[in-house]
Amino acid sequence: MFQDITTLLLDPKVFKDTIDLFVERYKSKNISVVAGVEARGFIFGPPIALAIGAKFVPLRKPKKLPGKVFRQEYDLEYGSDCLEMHVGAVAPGERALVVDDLIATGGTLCAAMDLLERAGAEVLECACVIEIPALKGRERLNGKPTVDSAYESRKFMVKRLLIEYISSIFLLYLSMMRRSLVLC
Ligand SMILES: O=P(O)(O)OC[C@H]1O[C@H](OP(=O)(O)OP(=O)(O)O)[C@H](O)[C@@H]1O
Ligand SMILES: Nc1ncnc2[nH]cnc12
Repeated sequence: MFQDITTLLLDPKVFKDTIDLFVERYKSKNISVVAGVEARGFIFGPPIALAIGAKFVPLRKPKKLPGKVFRQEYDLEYGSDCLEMHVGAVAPGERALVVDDLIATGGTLCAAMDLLERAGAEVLECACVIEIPALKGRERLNGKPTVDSAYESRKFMVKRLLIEYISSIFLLYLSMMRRSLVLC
């Protein structure tokens, strides 16, 4: 099934919440490069880069970048494609985050990581909004963690519900204690 992120963009609160989940996770990780994959990584990458104070490096489809490039070909579910990154955009030793909208087979993210690593960068994580777990893309990433915002937001909701549940039990307990003190 084709997974589409354009409806998410129509709701500014949902779009902002999605960006904020990633910003919260990466703001203190000393990341200096956010690399976004053409095309939909260009929607989510720049706001994350601005918020965490990193530069944005576009990983583009072939023959779009004017300068000298690193080039990496990769396989997709159907067919193959290629990504390019400007030589000199990333310096050796920089800490990088890769951003895309979706991980399916993981081929695109593998190619993105290869480009950054060939430039000498250290890729900390790959961040996506959607994962298609059935295609086992994570397994292709050589142990590099992948984070998807859907999973992060589920974790966030469970944490919030737990906190609300525990505080309501505590408040109930306090009000029962007060009542029994008054009765005595
Ligand atoms: O995990 P994978 O199997 O590699 O697939 C994921 C990639 O597929 C989609 O892009 P697509 O190649 O359709 O390019 P587009 O965004 O330019 O349409 C998606 O935006 C990811 O970049
Ligand atoms: N199922 C899917 N939906 C959207 N984009 C994709 N790219 C690869 N698989 C996809």
